[in-house]
Amino acid sequence: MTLRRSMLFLPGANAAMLSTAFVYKPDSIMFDLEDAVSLREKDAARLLVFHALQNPAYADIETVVRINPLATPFGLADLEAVVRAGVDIVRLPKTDSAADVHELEAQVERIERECGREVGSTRLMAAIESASGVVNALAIATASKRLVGIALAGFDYVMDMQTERGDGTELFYARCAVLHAARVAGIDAFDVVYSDVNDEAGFLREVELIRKLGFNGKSLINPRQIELLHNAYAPSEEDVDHAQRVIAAADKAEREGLGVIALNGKMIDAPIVNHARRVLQRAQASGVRK
Ligand SMILES: CC(=O)SCCNC(=O)CCNC(=O)[C@H](O)C(C)(C)COP(=O)(O)OP(=O)(O)OC[C@H]1O[C@@H](n2cnc3c(N)ncnc32)[C@H](O)[C@@H]1OP(=O)(O)O
Ligand SMILES: O=C([O-])CC(=O)C(=O)O
Ligand SMILES: [Mg+2]
Repeated sequence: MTLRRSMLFLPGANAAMLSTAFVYKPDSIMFDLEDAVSLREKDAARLLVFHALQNPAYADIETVVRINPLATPFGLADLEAVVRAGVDIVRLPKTDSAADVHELEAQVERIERECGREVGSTRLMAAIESASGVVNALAIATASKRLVGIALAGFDYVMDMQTERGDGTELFYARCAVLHAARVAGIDAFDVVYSDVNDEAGFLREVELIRKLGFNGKSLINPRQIELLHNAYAPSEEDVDHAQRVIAAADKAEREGLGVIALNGKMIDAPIVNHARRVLQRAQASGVRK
């Protein structure tokens, strides 16, 4: 089970953060070359990220780079650098259609051939940041076998929708659309950045909502958000206890040749048993909630 709960953004031009970010142990680390980097620093950031990707300290952590869109003067140079440096995943921002993914994939394949990297080894993620992207979410999610996930990017999305970030009402349709597209495609779904790094309670409320909806995780901007997210995503001791009892009851029913059974007055059938198995798998991979 590949856990991708936390994807920590950091500005590609920030040399100090680039040299230490692995210590925070997010599931994936995302070096940004796009909106967190000023126009003046685009070239310097690309070079810093090129070297960071080859730092042995990042060998055991999944690396993601958010490149600039290919239609900008920086996008292709970013892609050339990060594929050659052996990035695990390229995140394409502002993905509006499947054609954007096809264009990215063709360039990645060309660069892999040119630099001798195994064709297909560079994985992709698409960030959806507009009404077009949300309407085309299924076509985007199924546009390439290289895609490991799609992410909703809330700040650009609410601008496109002529609204603003609030209690989540403004993201409700987009979250559901992105999540359904990801599940049909069999890939991961990532929720938006929570920008107030000092508002722990607000962050946890948002995490609880997206966990219940079914997101795999969230893009983060600060190391303090990692442990909060991982803990909220870990099953509680009661969840684990209940899952073990469900599986024991189901095993007993099978031995006795019974179909549907009840545990403490609640029906146990195949989807409930499958859910219990997922809870135990998750507890094994992530530990139990503190
Ligand atoms: C809409 C979008 O496009 S969002 C995506 C792009 N945005 C980003 O990449 C922003 C990333 N985050 C940041 O730059 C910062 O966390 C900020 C500006 C939001 C807050 O900065 P601060 O108030 O300085 O954070 P804080 O006080 O918690 O920092 C504590 C330590 O964590 C480090 N840190 C903070 N954020 C990060 C990060 N994202 N990655 C790695 N290290 C970080 C700081 O350098 C500091 O280290 P130090 O103690 O060794 O000096
Ligand atoms: O991609 C992200 O998660 C952040 C982002 O650009 C946005 O919210 O516009
Ligand atoms: Mg954005």
